[in-house]
Amino acid sequence: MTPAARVQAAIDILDQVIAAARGGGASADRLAAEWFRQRRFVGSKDRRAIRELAWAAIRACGDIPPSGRAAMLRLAQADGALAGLFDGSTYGPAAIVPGEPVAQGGVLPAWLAQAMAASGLDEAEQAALLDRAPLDLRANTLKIDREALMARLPVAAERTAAPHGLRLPLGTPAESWEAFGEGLFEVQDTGSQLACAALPVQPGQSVVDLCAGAGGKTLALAAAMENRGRLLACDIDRARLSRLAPRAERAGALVETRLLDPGREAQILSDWQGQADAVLVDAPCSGTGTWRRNPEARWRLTPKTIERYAAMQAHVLDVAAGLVRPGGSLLFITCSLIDAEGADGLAAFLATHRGFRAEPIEALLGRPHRGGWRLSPHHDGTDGFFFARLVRL
Ligand SMILES: C[S@@+](CC[C@H](N)C(=O)[O-])C[C@H]1O[C@@H](n2cnc3c(N)ncnc32)[C@H](O)[C@@H]1O
Repeated sequence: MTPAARVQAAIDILDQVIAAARGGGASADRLAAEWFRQRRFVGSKDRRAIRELAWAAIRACGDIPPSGRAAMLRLAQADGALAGLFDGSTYGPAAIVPGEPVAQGGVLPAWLAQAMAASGLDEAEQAALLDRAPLDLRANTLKIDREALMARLPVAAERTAAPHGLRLPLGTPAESWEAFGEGLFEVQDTGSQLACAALPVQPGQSVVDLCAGAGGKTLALAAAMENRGRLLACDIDRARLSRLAPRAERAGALVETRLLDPGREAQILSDWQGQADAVLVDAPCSGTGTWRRNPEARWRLTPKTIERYAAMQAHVLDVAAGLVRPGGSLLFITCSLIDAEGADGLAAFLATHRGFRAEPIEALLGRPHRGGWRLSPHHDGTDGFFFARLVRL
């Protein structure tokens, strides 16, 4: 492909991303994957270049741009070489017309910037939410330790602050390696590893991962429990939960799964009421802490969405509270940095659940935040998380 044709391809993908952001359609990642699937003639170098251009334009526009072309023109304003590719060549973008619409730049929509500032995140923190994320691994200690894993990998990896964590350059095809097929590691952000490690689990205990999804954190719990005891992974989403079993098999992790009905979780978990030594609540949230991976997500959020997630968080925390035995622990995690989806929910929980108290946390990265702990891309180089550990008295 010519460089100009790559620019037009990125504009086409951006148009789809913008339409999906307006209409609640698929994520940018999915749309791009589908776009490439339909054009198998596009080689891997072109794909990488097109994706880079499209994602750079997504990062450059704080609010939803009027069109893909307007978003790309925003980038071109600061990049003469890119502007030069608007040359009207075959498959390339039409020449720039003086006065044509250019998308507004910026980091976040104004209301989100305000919500972030009110949650204690300054401009540098907000900008870093759109950085490019590295690729982090967690050595699967059911099979191998970190040092032995480093020796098995085909490229050099750096140790991270997480006890079993390694970091690789962005774009490393780690999931195509033999060591991945053998279950020697999981791809998992360092922040996610550290948040999960804040739940004190021991081999032999009874542990519930209430919002397990496809089991990213469940597998870390299984490793911490050395596969001894009972580990139950639940979710209301059948498709996500069904992805856990093959992952657990690859990792050699022993996990039971249980599909929940929204609103009937406590009945379906009646045999676990007051029985769990530890419960993990990796609550559904807006994911503001993971924008490094899907920066267009900030165009989709509304204040109503945040309210809806906060209500879901209160609900899952309530369900989780019923499962914890006296003296047992509950870890509340969200991958959002907006207080309405973290610290406020924690305060509301403590006000209505007098039988629980928040315990101090000392993670290897991050800082205390309003009774819990915060990790952020700017401060810690991880995805953004809020987590709090509660103990049932
Ligand atoms: C942040 S995701 C979990 C990610 C997962 N723990 C991981 O590490 O990969 C939140 C999950 O909560 C689930 N969820 C939402 N409402 C729920 C409920 N009432 N009970 C249990 N799970 C729920 C969603 O389906 C979603 O999979």
